Parts: sequence; C-alpha cells; structure tokens
Amino acid sequence: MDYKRPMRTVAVLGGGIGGLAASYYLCKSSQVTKVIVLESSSRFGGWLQSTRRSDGAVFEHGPRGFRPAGAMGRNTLNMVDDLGLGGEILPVTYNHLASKNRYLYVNKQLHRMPSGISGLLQTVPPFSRPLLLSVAMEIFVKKGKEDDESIHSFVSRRLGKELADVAVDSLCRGVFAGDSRKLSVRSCFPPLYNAEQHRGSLTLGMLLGSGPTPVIPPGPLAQKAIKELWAQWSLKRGVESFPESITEYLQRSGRVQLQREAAVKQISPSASGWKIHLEDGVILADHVISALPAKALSSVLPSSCQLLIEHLQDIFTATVAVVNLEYEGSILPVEGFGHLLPSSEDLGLLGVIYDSVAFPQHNRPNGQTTRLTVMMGGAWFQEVFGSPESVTEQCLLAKATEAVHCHLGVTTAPIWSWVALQKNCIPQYYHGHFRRVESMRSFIRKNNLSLSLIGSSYDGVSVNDVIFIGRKAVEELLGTEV
Ligand SMILES: Cc1cc2nc3c(=O)[nH]c(=O)nc-3n(C[C@H](O)[C@H](O)[C@H](O)COP(=O)(O)OP(=O)(O)OC[C@H]3O[C@@H](n4cnc5c(N)ncnc54)[C@H](O)[C@@H]3O)c2cc1C
Ligand SMILES: C=Cc1c2[nH]c(c1C)Cc1[nH]c(c(CCC(=O)O)c1C)Cc1[nH]c(c(C)c1CCC(=O)O)Cc1[nH]c(c(C)c1C=C)C2
Repeated sequence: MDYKRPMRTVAVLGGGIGGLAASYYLCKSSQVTKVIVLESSSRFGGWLQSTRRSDGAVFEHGPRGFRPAGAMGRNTLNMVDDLGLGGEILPVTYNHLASKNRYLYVNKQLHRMPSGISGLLQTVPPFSRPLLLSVAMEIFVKKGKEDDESIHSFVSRRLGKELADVAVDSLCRGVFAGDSRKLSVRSCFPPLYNAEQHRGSLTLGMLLGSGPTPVIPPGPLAQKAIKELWAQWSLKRGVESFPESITEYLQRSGRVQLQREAAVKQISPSASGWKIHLEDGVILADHVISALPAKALSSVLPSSCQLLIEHLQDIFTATVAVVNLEYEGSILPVEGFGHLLPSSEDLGLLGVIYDSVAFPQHNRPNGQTTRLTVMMGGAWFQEVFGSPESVTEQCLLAKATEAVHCHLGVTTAPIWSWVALQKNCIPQYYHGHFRRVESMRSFIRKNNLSLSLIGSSYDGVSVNDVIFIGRKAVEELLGTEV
C-alpha cells in the first residue's frame, strides 16, 4: 500500500461495530477529509441488537456482555469513556454469582464448572479426576509439530480427551457456536497456541505469559474497571446503545457521511483508488476499509481479485437461533451466568444464558420476572433444524422452552418470547485459517490495493477484537497512532 497517497476520502463498507469503530478512529485523524459509511440495512450496529420494551425491560438478540480485561478490553472501555457512555455502564464484578458460577449440562444434570483452588484440587463431576492433575501433567507434554491444529486435537493432546470432549467442546459452542474438531486453535485461541510455542506448555504460559501483548494504557473508566474488579459489563439501555452512541459521535464530527440502505453492489479499481457501485449511483474513494462479512465482500470484488474472492468464499459462518424468554417470578434452580451443553449431550442446543442473574436491571421494573436466552444451532444448524430458510419460529420456540423445562425444571410457560434467527452470524476459523488470512493480506500488498480487511471474519470474533482490529487498520493506513 502506498501510504504517501493523501487520504482524502475513505469508504467504510458495513456499519456493524467493526465499521463504526474504524470510522470513529478515522475521525480522530486530520489526515482524512471525508469518511463514508455504507450500510445495507436500515440500522447501524450489525449483531448488536437490543429490544427495549415500553415497560422498561431490555432483551439482547446478539452479544450481551463484554470483558473489560486485557488490552482489547481496555481499548473498548477507553472508547466507551470518550463517547460519554461511562454513566450507562452496568458492571458485573468477579465476586458476583454470574462470574463465579458457570454450568455444564452433562448426562441430563447441571454441573457447576470447577473454579478456584478447591475446584482444581477436587474431583468435580462431570470430570473423573482433579483438574490439577491434568494441568500438572501438561507441563511434561511435548510441543506439537504442526503449524496449526484443531482445538479438540490440541486440548486432547495436552490436557486429555475428557477435558477436550466435555469442557472445550462446550466452550467452543459458547464462543464460536462451533465445532472444536474443526476450529483452529491458532486462530480461535491464540494465547493457547502461543503458550505452547513460546513456553512449551499452557500451564507455564499462564504463569509466565505467552508472548507480547499490545500496550493500551487504561483511561479513567478502564482504571475504575480494574479497581472495582469488573468481570463483564453491559449498558443500561442494552448493548445497542454502543453503536447508537458511535453513530451520534460520527454525525457530530461533520466529516462522516452515514448512509443506511446503501448496499454495496460492486467495487472496482479506479485511477485514484476505488469506484463503489451502489443501487443508485457510484462513489469514489481513495481507500476502502471493508468491515463486511467475508462472503459479502467476495461478491462485490472485481474479477481481478480472484484469489481474494476464493479465500473469502471459503470462510464459513454459523447460524444461531437466539430465543429470548421471560418468565413470571423467580424460576431458576441455580444462580449463575448460564449453562452450556457439549455436542455429545445435544447437537442443536448450545446453551442457556440466565440474563436476569447478570443484569437484573434489564428486568421489567414492576414485579419479579426471570429473563433467559436459549442459543441453538450453530455449526449443527442445518443437521438439526434443516434449512434456515424453512425453519419456523414455532419450532425454535418449542425446542427452547422444552430445554428450559428439561434442564432447569421450569414447568410454567413463558409470558413473553422473541425468536431471532441470526443467519451466518459467527465466522468459523477452521484449521489453516491463519494461512488464508496471510495469503489474502499478501495479495493486497503485492497488488498495491488500497483495501483493508476488518470485522469478525479474520482476526477475532469478540466485540473487543473487532474494535481493536478496526483501530489497527486505521493506524496502519495512516502510518500513525490514533
Ligand atoms: C448471538 C451472538 C452472540 C454474541 N455474543 C458475543 C458476546 O457475548 N461477546 C462478544 O464480544 N461478542 C459476541 N458476539 C460476536 C460479535 O457480536 C460479532 O462478532 C461482532 O458484532 C461482529 O461485528 P462486525 O462489524 O464485524 O460484523 P457485523 O455485525 O456482521 O456487521 C457487518 C455489517 O455489514 C452490513 N453489510 C453486509 N453486506 C453489505 C453490503 N453489501 N453493503 C453494505 N453493508 C453490508 C451488514 O448489514 C452489517 O451491518 C456474538 C454474536 C452473536 C451473533
Ligand atoms: C451458547 C452459545 C453462545 C453464547 N455466547 C456466544 C455463543 C455462540 C457468543 C460469545 N460469547 C462470548 C463471546 C466473546 C468471546 C470473548 O473473547 O470475549 C462470544 C462471541 C463470551 C463467552 N461466553 C462464554 C465464555 C466462556 C465466553 C468467553 C469469555 C468469558 O470467559 O467471559 C460462555 C457462555 N456463552 C454462552 C453461554 C450459555 C455460556 C456459558 C455458560 C452463550
């Protein structure tokens, strides 16, 4: 990329949190005269979707809580602070039940996941030996020889098959809605891969660090999070206030043109950068930052980018059915964040989040209610429910309420429900994903394309990752920190 080219106009494709974050960082630089954000739908924010009911209850249909820890967590909180959203935060501290208690539903029973020293020392069902034993033995396991491996194979090799089959299989469903036997350890959990590479062991990596991490100084809000021991946070009016607040900030800046219902149809190279074809016109830009899902980008690139197109098309995504349920009264037999199911227990049922425990502030203000979210499908959607195009809301709602009945013993019917079928919402970083991403970025460099790839398709799916990746792309483009 030729950084000396003046960056008069930057077009950001896609107005999810990735595209909005990149636009926010572009706005911080005087090198950019104009930013155009092109979003195909009628709203900004992508998967950050909250329903605010008129009685005050809030329901999330995508992410619901963010981690403040680490460089990426601090980076997000610094942005939230700058946007003036600090007063809207709902923190959950480490000593809260929603942080201490996470459950697995195995052999038709809820099991609290082991935590703390006693959890490591004792044999805690569904596991057949103390975790400390697996952790201690792990130090002596030889380093793998492959440059990538499935998460399941990596954990089986280092910590044993039981932990891989139950704990890590469930974890992959609770973060990627994906199959640990196909997902790449190197791309999905870089700290685990790096720990083995740099320290020869996960245990030593945890104790000594597993490699360099970006330096992000904590601002006042991030300092507060450290001091008050926040484990996760949400926002009073739901997580959708975050993209709403970025959008307002961008509008106030006077340099950003925000276009809704502006689907990008095609992009083609022009003398000074790119021509962007929309339904009703063409936009010229010196640089394009794509925050589109990989497949959407593949369908708008010119045929001269064939290698890029092929790689993008091969990045698969999982579809998740998100069913929000509201029950009268306090109906939970246990208190905690929620529970996950390994694929051996139920292929299609990924897990249940006990939203009312972490964020009771989102309950209806009058009278006691319990809010739960059931997540289903993921990598197994088609196998269990058939085509997402033909599955009915009734079928998904019935499966969700049945799960709440079987797993939690709730016999009453929900008083309110919402079914959101989130099609192709979580990218699946399969074995070898890192090579694909390297090859795409190398193609862009070699062909001197003024194109940056950001968003959840490449380097991390969490909201913190996506925001940080947006920032890095802007810094690389401008050749300076923002
Ligand atoms: C159910 C669920 C639960 C999750 N839970 C968490 C969580 O607890 N914590 C966490 O950190 N993360 C969570 N995530 C992940 C996180 O929400 C996403 O990875 C992140 O929001 C992705 O942001 P993005 O901007 O990359 O993509 P998107 O949100 O997909 O944004 C891409 C945008 O591009 C637009 N677009 C598509 N095609 C075109 C086109 N041709 N022209 C113009 N615009 C186009 C789309 O409409 C969309 O708005 C969850 C995700 C889901 C689905
Ligand atoms: C059951 C399905 C899902 C649940 N959440 C998600 C899915 C697909 C999506 C998701 N959850 C998290 C992230 C971000 C990861 C990050 O790096 O911050 C995403 C994309 C957070 C998360 N949720 C669980 C874990 C262990 C994590 C990782 C970070 C952390 O430790 O907080 C567990 C979990 N997720 C779900 C349930 C029911 C559950 C556990 C009880 C729902």
